[in-house]
Amino acid sequence: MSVFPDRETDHAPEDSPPEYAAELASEQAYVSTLYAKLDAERLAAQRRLDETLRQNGRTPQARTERDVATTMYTDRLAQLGSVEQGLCFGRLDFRPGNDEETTYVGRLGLFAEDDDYRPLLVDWRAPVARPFYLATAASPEGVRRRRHLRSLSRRVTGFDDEILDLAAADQGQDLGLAGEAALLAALERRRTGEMSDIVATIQAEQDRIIRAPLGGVMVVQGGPGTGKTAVALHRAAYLLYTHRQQLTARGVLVVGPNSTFLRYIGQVLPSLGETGVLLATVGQLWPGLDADGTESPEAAEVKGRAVLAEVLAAAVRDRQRVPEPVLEIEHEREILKLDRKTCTEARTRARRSRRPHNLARRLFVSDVLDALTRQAARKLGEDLLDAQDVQDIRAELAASPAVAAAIEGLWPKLTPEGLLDDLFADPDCLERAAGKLLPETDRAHLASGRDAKWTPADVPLLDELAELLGVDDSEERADRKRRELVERAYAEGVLDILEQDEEIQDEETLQVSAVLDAELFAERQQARSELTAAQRAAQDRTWTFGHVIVDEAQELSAMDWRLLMRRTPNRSMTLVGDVAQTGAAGGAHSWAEVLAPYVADRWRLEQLTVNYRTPAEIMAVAAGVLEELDRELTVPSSVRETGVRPWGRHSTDLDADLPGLVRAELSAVDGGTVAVLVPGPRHEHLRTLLGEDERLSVLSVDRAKGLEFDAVLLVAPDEIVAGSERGLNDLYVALTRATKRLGVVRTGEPVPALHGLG
Ligand SMILES: Nc1ncnc2c1ncn2[C@@H]1O[C@H](COP(=O)(O)OP(=O)(O)OP(=O)(O)O)[C@@H](O)[C@H]1O
Repeated sequence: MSVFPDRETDHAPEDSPPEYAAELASEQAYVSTLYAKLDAERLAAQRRLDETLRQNGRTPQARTERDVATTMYTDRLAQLGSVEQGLCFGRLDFRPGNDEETTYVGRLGLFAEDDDYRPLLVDWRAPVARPFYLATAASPEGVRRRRHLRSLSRRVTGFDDEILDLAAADQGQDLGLAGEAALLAALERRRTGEMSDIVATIQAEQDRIIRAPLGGVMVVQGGPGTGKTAVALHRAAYLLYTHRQQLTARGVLVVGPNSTFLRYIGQVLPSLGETGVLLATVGQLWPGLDADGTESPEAAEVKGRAVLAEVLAAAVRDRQRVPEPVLEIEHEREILKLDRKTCTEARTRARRSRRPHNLARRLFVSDVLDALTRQAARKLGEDLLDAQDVQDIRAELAASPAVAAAIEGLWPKLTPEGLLDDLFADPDCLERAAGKLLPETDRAHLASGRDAKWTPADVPLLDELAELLGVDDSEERADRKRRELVERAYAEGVLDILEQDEEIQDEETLQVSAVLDAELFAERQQARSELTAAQRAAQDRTWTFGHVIVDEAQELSAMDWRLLMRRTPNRSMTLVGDVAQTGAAGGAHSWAEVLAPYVADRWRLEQLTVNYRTPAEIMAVAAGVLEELDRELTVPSSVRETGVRPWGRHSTDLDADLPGLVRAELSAVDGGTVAVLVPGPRHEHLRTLLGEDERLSVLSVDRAKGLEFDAVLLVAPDEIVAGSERGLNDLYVALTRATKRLGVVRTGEPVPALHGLG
């Protein structure tokens, strides 16, 4: 409810009540002091940064301190820079008798240091800002008036008030919106192709999710346009603010469905002053790889099945072999024999260790060498040899290329990439691993149509194999320790201790490190401390995050979930999605099904019910499709009506008609964005026909997931429906991408669910 007329002008118009102009001037004066304070903070941070950079850091410890301070001040400057637009967007006036009086809410906290740190501006994430989002006339939380400030650069251009009293509560609002005028103004804005933050107009149902406790698994189910992505990103910012220490160390991971989507949401967190979050697709979670190869949906679906974990385990076991029946090895002009029984025993012992393949290998190798040593000793005459002789023989055998080759044939060192390549490229290998687990047609999908690049569906398989194989880095670690020890000992002037013993054992390393000079240690840590947790996480496959947020979570396959759960052993997760929009053949039908293997029923469900994107006229069309999909599901209620009816037409010559239709839509949205959403097989051709620029995108539906445009032109809906098992879901997604206008261009048979539109 607005007590003053809505104003978009820079100055209070002539006919505005004089008290409005006076209030506006008073708000401007206050906001100007906030900007002055912001400028002062920036100057101070810049000065501190300059000073820090001037220090030359004579000792390693001083250098480390300098680098930490540099990072801190650089981050602070970035944060202060990011809040320039819309620094202060709200004001709360409390009823008499409340502890709080007037509170200004904005993008970060500012305090008057010389006045006992009195808050001048409260960060939107602070508990005291909560009533700004939650208070309603029926439940005012002590708030008398909520004011939304509108601004352009540093100028306050207008404001809207809500008086939270019972008279207003009686009027009631169906959707329970807070700050309706500000919200509608935000929603009417033209889309730019990049998502913006919603910090000034977060709604109560969204706020409850954003501020939910950190621990446990929370699923946020909501229809299209209900703000799931916005909520997920604001939650990341809120959690980092509230649990800064805990989360800065482990980092927060935000997973999105594809790189187009990540580009679309990429600016939201920096605009909230947060840069320490890793945004990635599942395909980017294998360090050093951006798996963007393509493959058939059938192949991707088979790769995503949970049974693939068993196939991969079988593929690893298949490489742990025994001779049939005997393997002969020539050593020093003697023939040594490895028989099936010896090797089977060695293999059983190694497998029973339950270590990953490359680590269990050491046990296998050791047993085989023991057996060969016994044989060689027998041939030389056991009675003539002492313990040292036997040890020498074992060392010779261990160094023999023929023995190494024999062992490599029985229990090879394996890499995830090598093994997965073999599995897909060699039908026999695949048959041995998957013969009992996958029917032949599915095996054929795995083996077929793969270009040279890894695909997103390969990454969870590589990750699974990395777990099964492990990395035997014992030699590297021993080497590293040896180097460290030499360095440390040198620094301590105790090099002579080491010269007595070439075989440096772990225990000794520890003893020497106990007397280690802290500075030397700090120097070693220096390279690591300069990276944020997110940057370190991106380079480390085994990194575990403090919190993981998954957007469009309904698209993930069972194998994707296995990977993500390994990255979140504490199960602190926010999963947002909509099972009605699932397009991937291996995606989710129900959240319970997805989560049961990991947390049983220990997860909580939150729902979002209001659609902020798509106007009611377009949602009425989408509702027809949803009804056909699942009668139990209901479309979220739209916040807006536009008065613009969606249109449909039949084209018999698409190439001739489409460019004109696109031009008309571009001009109708007057500087806004238009998407032409097309069936996958037509994408290449239509993209070339229409061209693309900042305002026009030509996309298949899977690439449009999560995005929005002012106008959407949907081409050949019948082909989209027929295109996959989840074709109706794809149609539902396509229809709900528009913020203003929808047109449907039919080329074939009408789709009944569109009720005459296409
Ligand atoms: N409280 C809000 N204030 C202003 N804009 C909002 C608010 N909530 C959502 N929006 C806007 O509504 C649009 C849809 O939001 P978002 O993309 O997060 O929805 P979604 O639920 O993820 O949709 P989908 O499932 O279709 O991908 C965005 O433009 C977002 O900025």
